[in-house]
Amino acid sequence: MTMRKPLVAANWKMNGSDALARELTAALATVNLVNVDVLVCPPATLLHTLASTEQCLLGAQNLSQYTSGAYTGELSASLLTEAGVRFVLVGHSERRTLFAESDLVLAEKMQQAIAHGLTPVYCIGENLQQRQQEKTGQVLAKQLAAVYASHPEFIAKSVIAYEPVWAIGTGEAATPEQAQQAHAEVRQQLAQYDSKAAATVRILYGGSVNSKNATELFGQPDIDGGLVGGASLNAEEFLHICQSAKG
Ligand SMILES: O=C[C@H](O)COP(=O)(O)O
Repeated sequence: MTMRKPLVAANWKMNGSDALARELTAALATVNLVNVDVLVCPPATLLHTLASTEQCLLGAQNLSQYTSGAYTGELSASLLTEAGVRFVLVGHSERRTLFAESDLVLAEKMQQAIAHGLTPVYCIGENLQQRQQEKTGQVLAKQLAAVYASHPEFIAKSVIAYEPVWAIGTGEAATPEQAQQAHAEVRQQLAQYDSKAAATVRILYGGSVNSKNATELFGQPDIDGGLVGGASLNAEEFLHICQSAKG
């Protein structure tokens, strides 16, 4: 039996404030979350507010594929590390679609993250059309292969987030059965590259997670926590979701 410590991650996207960062750390300090890792990924300008807190781990929402240099507006892995960041989202569907990040660029970002000791949270997931055409397995396999086929050693250093695009921000989460099926598929795909790492890597579910559906989702055998968007912007709500993952 493989023990995987649950991880609940907040992705604030381009939302939040200094006040929310303070409110959240104060709320987290009121509970004892020893059996769950809590990660907060605020906008880059708020990283410093959360950098010194012991209440949560700190993550960035994006990083550059380049090491350093004339890349106006970009943040490198080493700049993030120096700011206290330990995790970084890579390949969120909003980055893939709205900012045209290709599999190739994402593979470079994964390399940058790992080379600088950041834990990437590699986000994958199918859109509605792909699900309706029963291509979910194929899509996940392709997104995983883009990174792990050439670097199986990255699996043990990653967290994976399965986020069906149709469930993001829609209020319509995947059912626990749908999510479990996809997570099992992801683990099976990863086992092709490294079976030991596939058994221990944490796979988070993301897409309309809230305090009402979290317990059942996180109770599935291959779901090791969540990547929470909208519901993480309310400190109380996010706290409840973290508590749902205590196991
Ligand atoms: O990264 C978080 C996801 O995109 C989920 O967002 P959501 O919880 O608002 O659906």
